[in-house]
Amino acid sequence: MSRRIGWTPTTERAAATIERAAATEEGDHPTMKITPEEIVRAPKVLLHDHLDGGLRPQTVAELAAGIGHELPAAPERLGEWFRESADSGSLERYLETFAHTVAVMQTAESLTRVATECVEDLAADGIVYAEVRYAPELHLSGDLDLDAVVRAVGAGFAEGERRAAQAGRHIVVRQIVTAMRHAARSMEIAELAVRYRDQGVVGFDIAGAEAGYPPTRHLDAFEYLQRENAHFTIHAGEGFGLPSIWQAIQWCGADRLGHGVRIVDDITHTADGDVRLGRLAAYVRDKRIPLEMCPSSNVQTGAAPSLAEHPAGLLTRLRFRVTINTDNRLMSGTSLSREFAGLADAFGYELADLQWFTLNAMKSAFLPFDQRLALINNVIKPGYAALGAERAFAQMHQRTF
Ligand SMILES: O=c1[nH]cnc2c1ncn2[C@H]1C[C@H](O)[C@@H](CO)O1
Ligand SMILES: [Zn+2]
Repeated sequence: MSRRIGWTPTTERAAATIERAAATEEGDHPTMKITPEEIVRAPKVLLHDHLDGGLRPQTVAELAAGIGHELPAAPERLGEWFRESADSGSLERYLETFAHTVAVMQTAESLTRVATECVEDLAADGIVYAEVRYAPELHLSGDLDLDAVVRAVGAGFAEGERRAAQAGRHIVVRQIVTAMRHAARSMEIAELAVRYRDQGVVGFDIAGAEAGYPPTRHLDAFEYLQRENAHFTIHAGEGFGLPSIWQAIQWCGADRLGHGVRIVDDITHTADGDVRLGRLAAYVRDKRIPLEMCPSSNVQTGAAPSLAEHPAGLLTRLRFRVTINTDNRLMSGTSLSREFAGLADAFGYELADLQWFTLNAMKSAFLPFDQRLALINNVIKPGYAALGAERAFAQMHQRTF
């Protein structure tokens, strides 16, 4: 029998307001709306971000000029061009924009530069731990082989961490190597992930067009990774529905789901306001399978109708293990803080919710357990406690004057 929780978007918001009001009366929970500045300052964790989807527009322009690659827009209009072109309502058309980023990432120098800047940008956004993914097989048009690609990106991440620390921002960044689901190199990429597991690569992923390319095409790679006790996530439930999610989890053994938004197709609202979870949705929630949700990207590809109607709202309310991510910062013109600000507007999320998403993400990271725990206890919890204390004082001052 399903539990009666009577969820609708309106009751969701009303319930949150009542809970907040009650908490304030008890005096234990400040209720000021979280500001964009506070969101940036809050320690955050990012599990799903593509290296080739996060370049600075200026860097794309400079690298393209250096190799004579023709771009579709002038440097000052490039960011807008990526956003508008990716805003297509289709995953396949969204992915076409990557031709121009991948084209300028074919040398060790360019990969290292892009990786360094990526870390600097994430650190400036208040991210303390990130797993950044890319497909090594897409960077072989120059002189590089797969190993050289991983080393060039690793060098950039290390340099970015060093520069961020110099600027007073501490961040840890690890690689996830992706295989393209339409191609046939997943076994090689899985072997690459295992080869570099002690040199900054924490996991494996498959990406690219989902419809027509089920994850089971790469079963040998997933079975190999399982034998090696290695971690992997699978883009599933974005451009295709429940069968893709089911295969990713039950057949391939994914640790996490990239997006997974379509899991809501297995959740029904009854006429009297009940919410019923189908077997697959219940399994995902019971097993605490992390969902790497990327709200802006999902709206652009048509996987979600709008930010306000994004399934993250319902899934959070139902206490799935939701994490919030950027996917492609360039194509969406976004940052993790912007994603959170959009969700805070849509669903009334506060500092405590931001901490919940962040702890979900840190618990779900592919980093070893002791390192996850250290970040939770020494960085994330103290960071939120300090912000919470500031807010409490600010609220008292507001009452006094
Ligand atoms: O959201 C996505 N879904 C599927 N594939 C994606 C998504 N974002 C980026 N990619 C693809 C395009 C990139 O070239 C590749 C590796 O990062 O992954
Ligand atoms: Zn993605």
